[in-house]
Amino acid sequence: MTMMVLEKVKTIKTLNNIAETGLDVLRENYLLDDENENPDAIIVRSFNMHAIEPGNNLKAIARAGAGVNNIPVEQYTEQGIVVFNTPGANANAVKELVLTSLMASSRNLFAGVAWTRELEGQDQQISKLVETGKKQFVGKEIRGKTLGVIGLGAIGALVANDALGLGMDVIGFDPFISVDTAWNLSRNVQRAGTIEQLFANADYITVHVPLTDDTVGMFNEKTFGIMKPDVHILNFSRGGLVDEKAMKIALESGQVGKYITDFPNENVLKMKNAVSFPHLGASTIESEENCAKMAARQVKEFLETGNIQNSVNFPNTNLPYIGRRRVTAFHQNIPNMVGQITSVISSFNLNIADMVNRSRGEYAYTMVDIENDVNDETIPMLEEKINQIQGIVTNRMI
Ligand SMILES: NC(=O)c1ccc[n+]([C@@H]2O[C@H](COP(=O)([O-])OP(=O)(O)OC[C@H]3O[C@@H](n4cnc5c(N)ncnc54)[C@H](O)[C@@H]3O)[C@@H](O)[C@H]2O)c1
Ligand SMILES: O=C(O)[C@H](O)COP(=O)(O)O
Repeated sequence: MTMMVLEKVKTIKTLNNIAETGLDVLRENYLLDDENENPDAIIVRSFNMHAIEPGNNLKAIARAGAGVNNIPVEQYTEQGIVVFNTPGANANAVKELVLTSLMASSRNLFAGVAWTRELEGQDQQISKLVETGKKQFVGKEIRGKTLGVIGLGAIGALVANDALGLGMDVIGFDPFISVDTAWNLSRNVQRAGTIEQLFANADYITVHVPLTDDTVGMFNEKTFGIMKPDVHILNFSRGGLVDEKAMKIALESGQVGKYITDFPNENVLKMKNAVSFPHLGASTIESEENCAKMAARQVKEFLETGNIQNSVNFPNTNLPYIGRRRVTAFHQNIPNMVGQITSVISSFNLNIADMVNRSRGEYAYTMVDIENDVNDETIPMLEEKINQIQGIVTNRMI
């Protein structure tokens, strides 16, 4: 990456606790100020950004993690604000907790631990009570059982591969699997042609998909009806994937044997045979550092060069910096935008050294490197002229 000269110190705000090793990436060149009402960039974890007004100076948001349902991505896209996430950076942490929970739930450990705690104060009797009481907690081994993995992305693929190593049969479902993940997935993971096929065959089901309009409530009365009785369901993705009323009934009837979730709420806490964690999937030292570093590096790269990597709303765009100045423009994905941008640049008698244009859906991103020096008076005029082009969302000169 080419380091650019920064005109004025940019401000970065964090909305959650972000690991220091990540913030260290930014400390030297940026002002880290969590009280700032108008930051250039925000780094966030699960803070709900739907309810806040982040200021009109905002250029980038980095989600130090995977899920972006806490961010109004569509709104920011319309404003030309890049939203990044950190794909895979916390996947191992989640995988380890999923496998821990899978075994713990199969062996009734959560209930067993709670019961044992209640023996406190019975002193001499405890060992006798343990030996008579343990029959309530007889579990099942996972070896030889079938694990259904819904969503074979960064987390799902790790879970699927390692579950095979624990002697399980694994059946996976992901109609949008990426080429990279497909390469990393063991050939012994069976492919479910339909989600119903997975539901019908799994003894344990773990779900690793984003919460979207398509996935909301995917666990519901109808889908519970297809599953094997006593199925254990692990949800380390998002609470909204589960229809809670239906889950309550399925747990009471024994159709679902256990529900392990990282997303408790009042309803879930009252459910029989539900075990809740306080959203601990990504909470390891390693994962927090990985996510923070990746998020910080992506923001830094974008602010300094305009290059985009791992954005959820704009295309990955990389142009090695070879000019003296760079025009970066977000615009609608319509004909002749590049022609109009370069015409404006030429009208200032500036020569183009290199350029790139990438599109994603309705929007596109163009970067143009300028061979000449551009003086300080010209920069705002050039930005203003580009802004006047119909279809431009926002532009910035670096
Ligand atoms: N509990 C936690 O702390 C924690 C940590 C990280 C991620 N998460 C959650 O887990 C989700 C997955 O994380 P990831 O890193 O594996 O993301 P990812 O993007 O790498 O993988 C998601 C996968 O889901 C697949 N998918 C999308 N819609 C699907 C559908 N309808 N049916 C089947 N597959 C579908 C995609 O093709 C992709 O392969 C995140 O979106 C987030 O909500 C939770
Ligand atoms: O989507 C994610 O990455 C997880 O839910 C982790 O969220 P957290 O960063 O708030 O722990």
